[in-house]
Amino acid sequence: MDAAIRTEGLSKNYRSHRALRELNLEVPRGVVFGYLGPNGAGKTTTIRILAGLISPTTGSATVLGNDVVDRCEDVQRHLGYLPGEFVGYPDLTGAQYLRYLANLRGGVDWSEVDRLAKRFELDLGKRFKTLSHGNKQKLGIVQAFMHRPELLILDEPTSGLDPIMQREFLALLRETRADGRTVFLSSHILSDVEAVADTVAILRSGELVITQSVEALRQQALRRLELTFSDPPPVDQLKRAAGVQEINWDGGGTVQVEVAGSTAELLRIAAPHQIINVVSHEADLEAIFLDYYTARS
Ligand SMILES: Nc1ncnc2c1ncn2[C@@H]1O[C@H](COP(=O)(O)OP(=O)(O)OP(=O)(O)O)[C@@H](O)[C@H]1O
Repeated sequence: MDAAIRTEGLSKNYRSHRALRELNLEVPRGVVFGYLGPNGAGKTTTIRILAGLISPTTGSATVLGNDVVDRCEDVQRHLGYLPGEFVGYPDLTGAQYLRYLANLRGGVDWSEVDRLAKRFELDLGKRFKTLSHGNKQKLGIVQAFMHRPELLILDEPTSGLDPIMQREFLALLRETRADGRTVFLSSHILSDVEAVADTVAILRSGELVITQSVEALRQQALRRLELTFSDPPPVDQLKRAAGVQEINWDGGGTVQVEVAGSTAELLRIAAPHQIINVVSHEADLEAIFLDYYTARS
């Protein structure tokens, strides 16, 4: 089966500005794929090309096997798309606007609309212009999901959602993946992406810096452990354990250790030394992301 999304040498220039450079991306079906990058990196440009809204300058892209330029209508019919700034007709109510979009898509099962609106506590009877930013975003989410598309392309979908709604939204993404459908989402919010994505791609200045599974990134990430011993800690032995980057010891019973990757050898060395407590802090993925955002090329 075709990949959900494939791009080859995809580039976009806005006059002399190169917003996207030779992007090669493959998003398999049935995953949540996080597309990350700092402001101006080219995320929205990529997404607008994939949604068939703008043309690439060079290179090509297919979405669910359809070329985004030559078969733009097929792409749009099978896609759930949430733009970065979702805009509806000001005087239509949410329900009226969704019915209008549903008709364009050849009809949708309205019970799905009701289910999504209820889930996100969205009043479909209000006019678009009277909705708050977060409620406009919820309407955008409902229109993207209401026809149960095979692929969802979502540009900053959690923007404006409160923490409870964000959690609900992440649950919806997990359910979508469990159905075998695919989600491509851009975000600045690393913790959201980390919580839900299988794979992330990081874009910087229009270029792909890395594509990697979140699991593999986690393996690389530094983990902080605090080990407390009833006897004097075996500091020299701990220093030699695989992955240990740094040890802090103030002369008491507790040592703080930073480990890259597995902590198995460290714990094996510590175990025979009357260890009385182990506190493990989450791997610090954010540090890795920020490193890719700023330092590497
Ligand atoms: N229509 C346009 N005309 C000229 N330049 C543009 C246009 N759209 C985007 N750009 C430029 O292209 C680059 C990439 O923009 P893009 O909106 O794709 O980035 P982004 O990663 O989505 O950023 P953000 O996270 O801030 O939304 C930026 O430098 C931007 O200023």
